[in-house]
Amino acid sequence: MPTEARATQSTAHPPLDQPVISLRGATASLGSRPVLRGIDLTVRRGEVVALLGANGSGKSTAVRSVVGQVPLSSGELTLFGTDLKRFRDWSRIGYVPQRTTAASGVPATVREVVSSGRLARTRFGLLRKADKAAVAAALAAVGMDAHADAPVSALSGGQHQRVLIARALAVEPELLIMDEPMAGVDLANQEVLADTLRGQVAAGVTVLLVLHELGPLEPLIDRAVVLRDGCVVHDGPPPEAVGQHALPGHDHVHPHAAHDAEPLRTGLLS
Ligand SMILES: Nc1ncnc2c1ncn2[C@@H]1O[C@H](COP(=O)(O)OP(=O)(O)OP(=O)(O)O)[C@@H](O)[C@H]1O
Repeated sequence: MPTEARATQSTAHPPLDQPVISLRGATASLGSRPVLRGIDLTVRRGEVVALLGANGSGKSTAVRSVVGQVPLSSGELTLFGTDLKRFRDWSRIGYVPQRTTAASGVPATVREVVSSGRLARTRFGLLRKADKAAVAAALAAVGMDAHADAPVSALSGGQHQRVLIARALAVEPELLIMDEPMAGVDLANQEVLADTLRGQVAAGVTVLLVLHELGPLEPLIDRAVVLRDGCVVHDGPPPEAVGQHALPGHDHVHPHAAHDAEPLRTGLLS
């Protein structure tokens, strides 16, 4: 890497109060449809932020723009203090896309898919001892170590999801971005993943999650950003409601409303 380029990366150890993600006035369109309509999103070091909102509100598009997969039409994005255009340090970020299949027609094993997450950390794609240990730890963290040599094509949907999470963990990222990580994962494994995430957070990892319901992750969430129709309508404490009440689209009826009073509907998540 030329010295000049390295100098741009000298923000590798920015001040602790510098946001890990800073999105300012972001707009983005998919086809001709404006999907992000001027959103601000800040995630600070060590924070766990949940991005909530109804179907189609722009959550996935927002995280896909953060990882450079959807170009912004306007606005600013910095990662670890570096403008996206100059950001090259992708090995600091683990990304779990919205539920996709890890099987691509290539007969890869679970271990191979998880190892692919580690490639950004290797020289010439060669896995050393530390890389193999990170892959093994990631497989164990999602409870898929017993399936390491299974072809991914033989997995259930929830197991696929856990493999994709392991692939992101194998990076040993400073920032984990996960788009609906619990989708299709049964309750027992959601608890396993919540424990894994708790360990990551305790180790100082910063987390941005797209969620439909807070579920077992609720105690971990520091802040919720709620999108509606491509705009931020709430940025603050996560909604306290649980279960059905945490579902996007649920109009929260205030529990203390008098019987004859009109229910107070925050509509926070609709
Ligand atoms: N390739 C595309 N071309 C045009 N519009 C798209 C495309 N992909 C998504 N959209 C639209 O953009 C809007 C935002 O989609 P996005 O996936 O970001 O929403 P979301 O909040 O993540 O929704 P969900 O909760 O259903 O995953 C939706 O109305 C969707 O129909």
